Amino acid sequence: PRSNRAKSKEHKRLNTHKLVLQYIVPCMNSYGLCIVDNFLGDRIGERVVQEVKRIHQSGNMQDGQLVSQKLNKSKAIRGDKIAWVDGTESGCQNIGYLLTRMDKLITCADGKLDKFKISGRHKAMVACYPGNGAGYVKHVDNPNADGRCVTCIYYLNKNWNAKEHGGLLRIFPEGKSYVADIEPLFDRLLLFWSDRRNPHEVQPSYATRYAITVWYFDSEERAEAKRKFRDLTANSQEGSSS
Ligand SMILES: O=C(O)CCC(=O)Nc1cc2ccccc2cn1
Ligand SMILES: [Mn+2]
Repeated sequence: PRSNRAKSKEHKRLNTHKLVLQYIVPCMNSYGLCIVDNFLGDRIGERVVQEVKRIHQSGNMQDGQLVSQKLNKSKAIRGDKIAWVDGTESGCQNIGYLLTRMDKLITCADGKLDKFKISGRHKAMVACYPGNGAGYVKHVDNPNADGRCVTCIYYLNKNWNAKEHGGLLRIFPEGKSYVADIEPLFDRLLLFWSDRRNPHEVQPSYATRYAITVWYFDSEERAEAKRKFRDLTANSQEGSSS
């Protein structure tokens, strides 16, 4: 007879299959974005939060980009601080587990997400908005076919209240009459197409706001982007040598 552990592993695998095929794939193909709540569960979600807070407190996050400079230089407001993590670093094993769970979802959905063939991903980008009113201006993650096709964000903020803390992610789905206002709630996973279909912004945040973002590559678009980049750098070298 199979052990309970084996059964629960099988049970989890079937759940992932069901979640992907009956919810994530149809949702992504209809709306271009999809929210999965309670992705890891409270226990492991909490451990991921602790690891991210330790990264933040250890000063291992790059200073956020300048978002506004008052007249006297000292009042520069900085936006999100980021750190790149691949999940194998010491003290990041729960972030590592999150990344394997995200990879399992994407692998299971592969071939059914729009016309993409997923060939890999970036390292994870751990981001922290310091809560000083900074947000992130409206933008498209991949406006010029750099290969990124799906943006996957895991939020880590317990008791987040957008009325008080702001920090909503507002997505403006291209050609749609509605916007999607997404609260960065603890243990929430968000997926959306990285291209021009999903311009988005982070509204000013008035409490510390953590998120982990991963971008998945479409193999063809990525290969094409690399070829273009190679030609570009080759031409520029040619230019300089001639
Ligand atoms: O935290 C969220 O809800 C999303 C924030 C967000 O869009 N972050 C972001 C951060 C980026 C950093 C570098 C280059 C491109 C980037 C695109 N998007
Ligand atoms: Mn973005």
